[in-house]
Amino acid sequence: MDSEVGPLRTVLLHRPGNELKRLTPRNNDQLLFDSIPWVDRAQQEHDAFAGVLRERGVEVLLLADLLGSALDDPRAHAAGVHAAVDGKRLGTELTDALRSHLSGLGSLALAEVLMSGMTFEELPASEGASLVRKMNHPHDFAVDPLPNLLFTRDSSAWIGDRVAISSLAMPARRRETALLDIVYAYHPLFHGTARAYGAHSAPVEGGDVLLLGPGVLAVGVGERTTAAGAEALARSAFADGIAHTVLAVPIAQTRATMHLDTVCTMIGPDAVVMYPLARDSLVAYALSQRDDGALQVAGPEPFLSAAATAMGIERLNVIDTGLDPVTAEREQWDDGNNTLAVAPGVVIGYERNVETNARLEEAGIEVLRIAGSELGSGRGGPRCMSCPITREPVPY
Ligand SMILES: NC(=[NH2+])NCCC[C@H](N)C(=O)O
Repeated sequence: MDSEVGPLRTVLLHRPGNELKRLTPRNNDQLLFDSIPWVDRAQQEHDAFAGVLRERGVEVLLLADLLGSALDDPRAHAAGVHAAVDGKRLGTELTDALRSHLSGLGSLALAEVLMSGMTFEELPASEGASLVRKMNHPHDFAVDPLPNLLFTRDSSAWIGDRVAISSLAMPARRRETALLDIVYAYHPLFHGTARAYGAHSAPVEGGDVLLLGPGVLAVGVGERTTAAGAEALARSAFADGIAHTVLAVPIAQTRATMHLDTVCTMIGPDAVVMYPLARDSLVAYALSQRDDGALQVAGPEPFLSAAATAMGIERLNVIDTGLDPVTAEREQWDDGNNTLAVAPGVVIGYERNVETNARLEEAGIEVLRIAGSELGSGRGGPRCMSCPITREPVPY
């Protein structure tokens, strides 16, 4: 896969499940949600999202199904138990009890614990005394839930025919890496898939990685992906021959712009939808490899011209989010920029971003609207909620 816009063939989604039921007003900030989603409605909205993709001929894979089947492999099962049990947090007594309980669970039940976590109250009774159990509230988490699994874009990303499993920056999302690692290592569908980048390297999240065109990546550097992460991703992409230029793009370290795809996504082979404030201020450092293998860093220069040069096109066309600055700010916050292309010029967007969608349509883009009142409470749109696995090449 070498673009953001070639006809989409296969995509990985996660239908939000019981992990969302763990969110309360006390923990939602730490778990990276802005409010408490109505879970049934979020599931309906997500089913409709998957429905739009299927109608367009896209094969939709669901993470919970893949994880459940991957865990049938005893090595995966052992890795799953290992990923769930945090000995430092639980102490010896509970660690032993939890480990033997989880080891006895079937694949689907273990998958459920890995995704939605476990409270102290739900832990199996253990023989000996545990200070940890006594001193924690019954509703505290012995295994943390992963409500952000829904944002499959961030936890893994395909570049060419390789998959990069992310090293996620926020503590609330770190354990997602282990789940994706199990799926890609043990699900028969992915046997033989080569990896790009290492899950244990410096932080890189898929929401920061844009495939601008064949051989050209843009990587946002901000709250989530670090400069060291972008550099390491570039080095490994050069070594694997899947990129010739990587543009490292500094983005403001705020919640509204946590990933590059919150301010810019591609809607056609030479066009993006972009937040006007970012349009004029974004810059890029261009990374490439010298003949002797050493890394070369140029810039910074304005992002749009650096992108056009790297892509070998005259210019990258821009459609602005919103209309006036206030509408633009509102629609950027509600993921108006975060479109998912199913083909060149055909994108999925949240229906609520009325002005941005109207602008896209004026420019000849087809917008497939989905509801996101509940899905959006985690601050993520159609691009964040999808991990494309295969796309057909764009006829350039
Ligand atoms: N690619 C994206 N923009 N993802 C959005 C992720 C939102 C999620 N609540 C987080 O904070 O991590």
